[in-house]
Amino acid sequence: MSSNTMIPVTILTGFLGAGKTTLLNRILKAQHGHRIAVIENEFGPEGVDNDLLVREEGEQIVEMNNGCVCCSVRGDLVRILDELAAKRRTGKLNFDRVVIETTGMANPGPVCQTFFMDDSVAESYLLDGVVTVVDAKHGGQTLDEQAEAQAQVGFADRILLSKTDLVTPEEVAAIKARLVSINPRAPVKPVAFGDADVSDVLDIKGFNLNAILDIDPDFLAGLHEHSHEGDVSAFAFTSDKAFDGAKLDEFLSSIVQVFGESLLRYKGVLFIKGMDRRVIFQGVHMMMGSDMGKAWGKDKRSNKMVFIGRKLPRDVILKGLEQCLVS
Ligand SMILES: Nc1nc2c(ncn2[C@@H]2O[C@H](COP(=O)(O)OP(=O)(O)OP(=O)(O)O)[C@@H](O)[C@H]2O)c(=O)[nH]1
Repeated sequence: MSSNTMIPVTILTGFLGAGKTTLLNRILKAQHGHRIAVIENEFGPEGVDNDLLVREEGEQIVEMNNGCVCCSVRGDLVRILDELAAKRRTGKLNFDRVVIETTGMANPGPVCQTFFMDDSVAESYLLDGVVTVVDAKHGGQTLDEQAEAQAQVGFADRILLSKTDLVTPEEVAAIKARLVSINPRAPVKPVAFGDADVSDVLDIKGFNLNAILDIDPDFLAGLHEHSHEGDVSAFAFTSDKAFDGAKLDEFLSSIVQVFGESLLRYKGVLFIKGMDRRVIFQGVHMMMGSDMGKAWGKDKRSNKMVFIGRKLPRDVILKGLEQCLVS
């Protein structure tokens, strides 16, 4: 399937009670012209409660009057995605995108990986972006205490800050600064009782087109020296020199082998020697992929990469990348 027949998927994450369901309900009721299939992902932490709990299989599909399809499912995400794609192909269900609400306690990494790792899923679906809701009142404490909450912020392409009505403007500024230090890549926007712009949630092309890097080339300027708190941090690599494609390939494969566990997200626009087009590379943990981007044409050629992860050896990675440049 070509990318324009693929079904875009948004992963909606955020800690318990952050306001995910409030946001989803708004989106499900608004008149936006999208036919969204919502998957309420109620799996617990992998393995554990599948073994401990007797799961209610089966699913409940409700069609809303704006054309959205709400699909509450428990169980295996891959199976559900395959079933939905099959129903769409045979005309039994009509939807043009999927939103997955993940359980608040979980690291969204495994859900993201599904879209790279599982062949049948990767054939029909395209991961559009990760949207994370953070509670302005309790978010700070949650980030202190829960590694999963940090991962949710680290994975985000967009961060929506809920409950700003419950705190002072100073407190809003403080939590915003903290979110930016964990993930400088994701714009942070306040959202009151789920009242987000649909365009902040859907079709953000966070994962595929590197929208941020393409639209705002200065986004990464000044990002190198970010100081980080907690475990999750980000850093960028930029250079106007071309990469030696073979060297880079080898280096990135080894980085991903060794640090895949700690790498939450990485993405970039690459300037490779001998290539007339941009190469867009991105990944989650060990799953790395690349695509051809726009032709460089007369644009100034340069490399921009961002790495987000837990306790990453920033200097080792930056130095290694430097050595892959054509001298
Ligand atoms: N004051 C205030 N309350 C909000 C806001 N957004 C959501 N809430 C409330 O926060 C509570 C939790 O919201 P939910 O949408 O259920 O949160 P959730 O992230 O889906 O929660 P889980 O499903 O438990 O993970 C509800 O009582 C909401 O009404 C907001 O902007 N301001």
